Amino acid sequence: MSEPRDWLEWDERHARAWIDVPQPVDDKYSRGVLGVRTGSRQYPGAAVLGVEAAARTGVGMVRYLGPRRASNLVLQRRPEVVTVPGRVEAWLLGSGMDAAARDDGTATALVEALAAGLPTVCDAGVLDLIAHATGPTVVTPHFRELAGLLSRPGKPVTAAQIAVSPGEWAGRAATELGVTVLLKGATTFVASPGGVRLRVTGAPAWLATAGSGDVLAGILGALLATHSATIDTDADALVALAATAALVHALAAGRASNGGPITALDVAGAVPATIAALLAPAPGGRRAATTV
Ligand SMILES: NC(=O)C1=CN([C@@H]2O[C@H](COP(=O)(O)OP(=O)(O)OC[C@H]3O[C@@H](n4cnc5c(N)ncnc54)[C@H](O)[C@@H]3O)[C@@H](O)[C@H]2O)[C@@H](O)CC1
Ligand SMILES: Nc1ncnc2c1ncn2[C@@H]1O[C@H](COP(=O)(O)OP(=O)(O)O)[C@@H](O)[C@H]1O
Repeated sequence: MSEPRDWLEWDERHARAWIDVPQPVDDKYSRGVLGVRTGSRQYPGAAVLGVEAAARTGVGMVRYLGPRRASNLVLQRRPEVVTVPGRVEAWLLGSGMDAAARDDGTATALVEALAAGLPTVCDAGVLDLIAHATGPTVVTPHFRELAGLLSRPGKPVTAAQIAVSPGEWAGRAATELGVTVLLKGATTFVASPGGVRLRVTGAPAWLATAGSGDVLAGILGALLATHSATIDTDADALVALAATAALVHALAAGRASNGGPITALDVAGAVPATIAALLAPAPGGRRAATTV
């Protein structure tokens, strides 16, 4: 795999500025509401994982709108979650959905969310609909999904090609698709259409386990919901938040693993302590550094 040299390594010093710390004047609505349309009959667990990760990342409210079984499982795990429609500041869409198995009602609801003009995370089963997105959008494909996104009739792109130079392909995708691209892998590459190039390394390979991408999407959703006003005014906020989500995910995986195997839910569970460590002032007034 070729490693581009012009990618900025995103670390704790960069990321800590992108965690919103609640203030005494805040209430749940001022902190931000994340709307979530994820999960399906086939993959209800992905809804639980994304919601759990968003809640653990810190957000005013999670509003989950999905199929009944997934909704019941989400509520069983997180009774804090609201399952009625209403105002949201950002959307998390697509984890645990299969575009080929999507019903018309779900497709309509996804397109409506994409067209709302809000900061949006597009994962897995909504990637085929990103042409409908009107707000600041981050797509979170792995290699096979990016290959699908970039393939055109007569011009296929393969995951094997992307694996050779993932950074280059992430950058190309951001330019071609006009959205911020977070390309998952052992190194995560984050590229904006404006040319910002960030990468996150150091995640333990134990993170290669089912559902860990759903957790990443939840972390990112919470960061977008708590920064919707900043995203409106700062053109580079979206790419910085995406890299921050990848770093929090990698650090939480390292913390949960401590050298051993992890489950996706373990990673979500380690997020609060990871964020606390990111924010903690070190003796002498400097912030403590955390390591993966
Ligand atoms: N607990 C859950 O509900 C989980 C749901 N997930 C969801 O599952 C959906 C599909 O995600 P994927 O990342 O698997 O999609 P991929 O596009 O990588 O794979 C699609 C399908 O191709 C097959 N496949 C691909 N590579 C394979 C390999 N090397 N060996 C064997 N079979 C292979 C599998 O049948 C898979 O279901 C997404 O919506 C995702 O969010 C996953 O995140 C896993 C956990
Ligand atoms: N070898 C690896 N080392 C470190 N992290 C990895 C490795 N392989 C995958 N990951 C990370 O694990 C996550 C997997 O996400 P994804 O492929 O969407 O899985 P899922 O669909 O099962 O949730 C991504 O965040 C990716 O960056």
